[in-house]
Order: sequence, then structure tokens, then C-alpha cells
Amino acid sequence: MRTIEDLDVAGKRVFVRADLNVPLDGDRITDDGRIRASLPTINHLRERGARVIVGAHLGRPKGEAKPEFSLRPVAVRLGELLGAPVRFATDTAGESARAVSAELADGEVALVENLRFEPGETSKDDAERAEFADRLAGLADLYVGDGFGAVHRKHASVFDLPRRLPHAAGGLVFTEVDVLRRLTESPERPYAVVLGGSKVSDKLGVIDNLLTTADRILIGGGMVFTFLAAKGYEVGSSLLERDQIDTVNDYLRRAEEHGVEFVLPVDVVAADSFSADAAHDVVEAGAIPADRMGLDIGPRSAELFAAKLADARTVFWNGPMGVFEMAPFAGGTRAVAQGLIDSGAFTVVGGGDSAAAVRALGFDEKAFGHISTGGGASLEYLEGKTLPGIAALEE
Ligand SMILES: Nc1ncnc2c1ncn2[C@@H]1O[C@H](COP(=O)(O)OP(=O)(O)O)[C@@H](O)[C@H]1O
Ligand SMILES: O=C(OP(=O)(O)O)[C@H](O)COP(=O)(O)O
Repeated sequence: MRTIEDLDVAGKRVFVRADLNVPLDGDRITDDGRIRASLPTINHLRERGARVIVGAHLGRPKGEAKPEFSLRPVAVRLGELLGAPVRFATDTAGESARAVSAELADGEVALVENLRFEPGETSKDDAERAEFADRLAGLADLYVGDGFGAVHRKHASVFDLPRRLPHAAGGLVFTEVDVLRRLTESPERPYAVVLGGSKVSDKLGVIDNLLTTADRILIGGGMVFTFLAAKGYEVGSSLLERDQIDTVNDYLRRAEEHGVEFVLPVDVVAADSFSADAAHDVVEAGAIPADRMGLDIGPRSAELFAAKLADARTVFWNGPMGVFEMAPFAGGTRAVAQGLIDSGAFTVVGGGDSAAAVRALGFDEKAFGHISTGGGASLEYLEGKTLPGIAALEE
């Protein structure tokens, strides 16, 4: 991969694909970690006299311009962190974006609106993505891929656009790949992987590969219920991906063959609704009442997970153990974060929400080996998959 040092950027319009997919509460950014992670590359380009046009996505608006997914609050925060104004284009590659791109002076920065407002960004149809990538290419002379959290997506701005412009990888992508390579090549053992969060079917696939690389796999968060259902338990109204049950059964069977230990929660915090003030109790993992949903792993599971991490020498963790955004359901995530730290292992925490959780719960980021900006991206890297956004940069 070429680095940005290899590009002659002075006076050029450089499109930087960043991952600025930050958690929001209304229009308030609750964790700006991904914006901070984008600063070194943007600042480096500015210092070299580039005109920087940043493109990114927020949430999953499904090809429609939905105001609640606007990147405008992110433009404001980016400007504060850069200590320089950030022009905001109210469209992605239309009149506003073209005007902003044309008006930029050397060293200035603009952000275009949420790229996923365009159906062409995420389309599975090559021609539709190509049409959008062509329009984006019109905004810039050069491309820098720095949105590590989205490199696993075959999207127009990630995969098709770098094929249209001279391109290079940003520093964030380089650092992330470097650390993850360490986990795939020679992890010190025992190597434990903790999986949770809510993007269940997106992330289950990594287990296939982990069955031959990891020693222990701990399952928490919204993933739990598909495993419990696979074991024949009732999971009430918890997050469940029924069509993944066969896959999960297959993993459980193969784990035995490979001598990989699966650690599932033994108890669950079950609530009567998805809200911070919901009535809730700790119940046995195998006995979730039909009208309740599991929103966190229970205290005995938290202890069990910490014990299973204690002797690990390498730990990779993606996905919160519960709905940590609500105080009554943050205990499991807190315990696992502490377990990683106490293990003294080389620890990698991946994912927008997992990284946000670590910060929101007051942990010192330096207590972890590496905090990755990409959850799905780092998992797919560990799976050994070709990541479209990396492959395009390597061309
Ligand atoms: N039991 C659960 N039920 C529903 N959502 C959950 C549960 N446990 C965790 N979550 C949610 O998962 C989300 C994070 O999932 P995900 O996006 O997969 O993680 P990351 O961004 O770290 O890769 C959080 O917003 C959290 O509230
Ligand atoms: O938040 C992200 O991924 P993550 O939750 O796996 O860390 C990225 O911005 C990618 O978003 P997507 O999973 O909607 O493509």
C-alpha cells in the first residue's frame, strides 16, 4: 500500500474516506473517538497544503436523506478538534459538495453529507455504485483511504472511488492493520476472544476462523441469545437471529472437535422493556421468562468471564456485553473491560461501540494494548477475508 507520503498533495483536492460513525444522542455526540482518530491524517494533509474533502457515513440510513443521520454535528465537532473551520456540504456529490470543493483553499477542510444518503454508496449493483463513485471522483484529484472501521464494506466510497483516483492509505489504516496482523500471525497463548454487541449475523462468521486460531471464545451481548436458543433454551423477547441457529450449532459442535472452549453466560439481566428504567432481575441463562429480554450478562457470568480471561496472554474483544448505554445494564461490559486489564495480556478492543463503552465507563485507554476503530472490520481481518477497502488501496 502506498502511504500519503507518496502522494504530492500540495494544492490538490484530496478526498479522505474516514469513519466518523459516532454514537449520537439526538444531535449530541456521546463519544468522539472516531473523529479524534481521523485527525492525524487530516492534519498531516493540511500541513502539506492539501485541500481536504472528508467523506464518511453515519448509521444506516438506507439510501435516503434522513435528518437524524446528518453529519452536520460531526462537522462542528471536527472543526472544534482541528481548531479550524470545517465547511459542510449539505449533499454528498451534488451542487453543494461541488461548490464547497471548488471554494476550498490550500490547508482547508470540508465534510460532505452522509455518503449513505445515496443509494449508490451501499448498492450491491456494480453499475449503481460506479455511477456514484464517478460523481465523487469529480470532487477531488487524489484519494486517501483512512476509514478503517468501514474497509470491510464494498461501498462506492471505500472500494470504487480509489480505483478512479491516484490513492494511498492513511496512517490510521496502517496502524490498525499492523496491530491486527500480530493477532493473526503468532498470538501468545492462551488466546481468548470475547464477542458481543448487536450485529449478530454480521459478526458470527469470524467464529469459523477462530475455531482454528483461538483457544477460548466468550460470548456476551446480543449474541448470547442465538447461542442459548441453539441449546434449546427459551430467550423471551431478547435479540435473536433465528436463522443463525443452525450455524451456531455447527460452531458448538466443531469447537469440541478442535478443543476450543466456548464460554456462555450462566445468568442474564432480564428486563421487561428496552429502557433504562425498566424493571429487571437476574435470571438463570436457561430460564429467561417469555415476557423479558436479556440486556446484560449477569454477575456470575461477569465473574466467570473475568476468570476465563485471567490467564490469557492475548485477548481480542469486540462488542459490549450488554446495553452499556443504560446504567443498569453496564455491569457485564465493565467487568470484561476490567478482566482484560487485570489479565496483563496483550489486549485489543475493537469496534465503535466497544471503544466508546471503555471510555464511557471511565477506563484509561492506555490500559489496553490497542483500541481499534473497527469492530466488523477487525473481525473480518481476523477471519482472513479480503477487505474491499484494503484491496482497492493495494491496487
Ligand atoms: N443484550 C443486548 N440486547 C440488545 N443490544 C445489545 C445487547 N448487548 C449489547 N447490545 C448493544 O450492542 C451495541 C453495540 O454492538 P456492535 O455495533 O456490534 O458493537 P461495536 O460497535 O463495538 O462493533 C451497543 O449499542 C449495545 O447497546
Ligand atoms: O460502526 C461501524 O462498525 P462496527 O460497529 O463494527 O465497529 C462502522 O462504521 C461500519 O458501519 P456498518 O456496520 O453500518 O457498515
